[in-house]
Amino acid sequence: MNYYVLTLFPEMIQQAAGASILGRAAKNGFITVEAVNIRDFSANKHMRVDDYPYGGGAGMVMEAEPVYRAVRAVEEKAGRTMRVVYLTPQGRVLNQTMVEEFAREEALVLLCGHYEGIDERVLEEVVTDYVSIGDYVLTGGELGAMVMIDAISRFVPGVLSNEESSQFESLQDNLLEYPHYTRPEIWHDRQVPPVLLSGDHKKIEEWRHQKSLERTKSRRPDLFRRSYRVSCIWHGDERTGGVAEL
Ligand SMILES: Nc1nonc1C(=O)NC1CCNCC1
Repeated sequence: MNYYVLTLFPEMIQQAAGASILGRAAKNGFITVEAVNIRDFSANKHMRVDDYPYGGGAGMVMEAEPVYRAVRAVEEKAGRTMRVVYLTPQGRVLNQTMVEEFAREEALVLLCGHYEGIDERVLEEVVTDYVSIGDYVLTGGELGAMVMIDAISRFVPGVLSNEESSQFESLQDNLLEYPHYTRPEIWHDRQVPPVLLSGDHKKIEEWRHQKSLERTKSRRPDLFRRSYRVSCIWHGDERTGGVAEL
């Protein structure tokens, strides 16, 4: 998977993408992350890429031309057009289903805005997907881009080790992950649940599934209802819903 991140702060992307699992994946060639500085495509000698908004109001707006030139330059370098994802609160809120869909692409352009936003006219011309990482306002789209790169890269073969990829896929079947424990058996007078010490893998699996259900119902009732609804629809009968009654 090749990522082209259009940003005013390439160092943010380079540092985050060069560390930890993503850094290892890039070093091993499983992913590439190229931070492209939109300022390099500025149309003026002062390298300015923003201007005052028509209609007045606070803040500045990123100009259309530098963004347009940056997208076209990336497409020319890649030798192909790609989906262009604009990170913005006005986008669809990212979820695991969307992550898995994006993971099927070979390459993605991630456009990071700053200030009040980007001139609408270039968005209309180049953006294919509007994505938000949550209903809050950030100072820039870079962290959104890194969230996408991180979540998508988990699906790229070779990025996760066997241990890492064997992780319970949180949000699998719309359920949250079960609680985890490791040594010591007793910590602050808190005992590891005995079933986990039993060696009975069937009971351990049942206990973990039940904990996932309980945790989802208490912490994310919205997901729980979705999971229950899907199960009922699948069974076609409210009484035989596939999710255990708690
Ligand atoms: N939430 C968000 N998900 O993706 N991007 C988000 C965001 O808040 N972007 C900022 C919006 C204000 N201008 C600077 C960028």
